[in-house]
Amino acid sequence: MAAIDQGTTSTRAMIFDHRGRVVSVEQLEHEQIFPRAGWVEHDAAEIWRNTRRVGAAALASADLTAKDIVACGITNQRETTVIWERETGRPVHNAIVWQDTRTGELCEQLAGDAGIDRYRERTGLPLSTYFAGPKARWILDSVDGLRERAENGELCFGTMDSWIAWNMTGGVDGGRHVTDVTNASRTMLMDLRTLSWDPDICAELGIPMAMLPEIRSSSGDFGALRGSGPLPGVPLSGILGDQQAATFGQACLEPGEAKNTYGTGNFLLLNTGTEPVFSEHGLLTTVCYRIGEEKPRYALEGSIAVTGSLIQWLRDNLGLFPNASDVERLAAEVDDNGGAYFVPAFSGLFAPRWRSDARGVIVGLTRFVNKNHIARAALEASAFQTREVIEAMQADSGVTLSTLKVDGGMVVNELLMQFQADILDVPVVRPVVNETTALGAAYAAGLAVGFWESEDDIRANWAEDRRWEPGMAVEDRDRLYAEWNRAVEHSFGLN
Ligand SMILES: Nc1ncnc2c1ncn2[C@@H]1O[C@H](COP(=O)(O)OP(=O)(O)O)[C@@H](O)[C@H]1O
Ligand SMILES: O=P(O)(O)OC[C@H](O)CO
Repeated sequence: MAAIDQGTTSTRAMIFDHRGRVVSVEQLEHEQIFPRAGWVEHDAAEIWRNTRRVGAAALASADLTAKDIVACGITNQRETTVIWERETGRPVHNAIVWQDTRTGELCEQLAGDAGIDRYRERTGLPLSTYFAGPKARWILDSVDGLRERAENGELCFGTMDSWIAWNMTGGVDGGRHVTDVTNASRTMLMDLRTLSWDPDICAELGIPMAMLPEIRSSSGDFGALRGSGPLPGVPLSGILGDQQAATFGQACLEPGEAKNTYGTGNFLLLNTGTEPVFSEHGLLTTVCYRIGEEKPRYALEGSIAVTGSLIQWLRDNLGLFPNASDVERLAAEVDDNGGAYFVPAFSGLFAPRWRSDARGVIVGLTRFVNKNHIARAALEASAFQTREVIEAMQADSGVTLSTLKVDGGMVVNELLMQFQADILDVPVVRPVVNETTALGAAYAAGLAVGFWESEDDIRANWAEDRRWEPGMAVEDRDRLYAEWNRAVEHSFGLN
């Protein structure tokens, strides 16, 4: 079973066996384009080139051909928006990434007197720069004539799943313009209950419906992959946004089960079952997955914009160390944060605060604080932000987590995982297969073609690798968290 994981920093192709174990993996990073403060773009054509290359490389390194692959799933960074010409396949603009804040003013205008929750009842989302609909509107407004071309059906809108699926299934030569319910639920254009585009919201946002992809189940027949792609002839049978895919790959298949992924940002998802639960504490309501014609499953989500990308920032912008993994050694050279707190509100603050006026701050500085304390404060920020969203989740759902299932690029960091268990006072558990995102997409694809029979296979394949038990004194935990909360206040009103 193959999966393409088109993430924020890189694109991976992975092949899994029937036990859900990794057979091969290949990965390529793509350029992060920062044209102005607060803007983040990707070159969608580069991402498609990388997809082809990693797909071919994953086959080659496992000594396989496309004929050996039963089916393929796609999973992707969500919300990142691309618009391309149906006839040529050329993007009309760089993709606007989920972290980009250029639609701040537009979102304020749309909110008007009704406030940021204007569309929450229908879409589960607050008006925020995070989501795809306003990004598409910005692109249409940025070039004369684009809106007319979109109305005439000459342009396609898509999140990265649509872009990859269209290209993989033939591109200009009959490519399928599709998305799945999880990705569509991040556009702000889909009604959460009917799982179809909402014509009123599309009209209010100025998005012609002729440019929208068809919304499908997360697991089903999306068509065969064509020769222009890396896996010719293989059926494409699963699409899931990456955080929903990780929830599926972590076997969070029952209401009350949750996972937290530590990548570029952190994303905590709690499966809430077949009915959407609406948050009163700053979480999002989102589609978790839909398998075939079954009822959709919904989730409450706490999205944190900046966690792993703060480590990249220390590496690339400050030059504190050459590799992200060096942060642990640096942080471990001191016993604590030395009084320093780093609030990484580079894209404003997402859940549970939704403060677009916030910007990054480091507070508590004295002559004592050195780069080791800063490294430690940067890691601790992921754990403090996670505690905030877990508190919100518990308040919304009444669910108390007995353990926290974790995955993603940062969970190799022992110091962070121990601090996370300490600051939550809950054990943190990592599975054997940490690549849960790609695995979740492979499961969705494999269920559609009968490679796995039922969700019981997914449960049976999940296995614990490592567990961190909490060990911090309650006074220390409370003091650190209170100081973090005071630090967050200092990030407000800086934009
Ligand atoms: N040892 C480490 N300690 C802390 N952060 C790390 C470590 N290794 C990688 N990271 C961070 O993890 C992120 C990559 O995780 P990954 O799950 O691959 O991200 P994504 O899927 O968002 O592209 C990067 O932002 C990187 O800075
Ligand atoms: O690419 P990742 O893993 O950072 O995930 C990005 C999220 O999908 C954004 O919502």
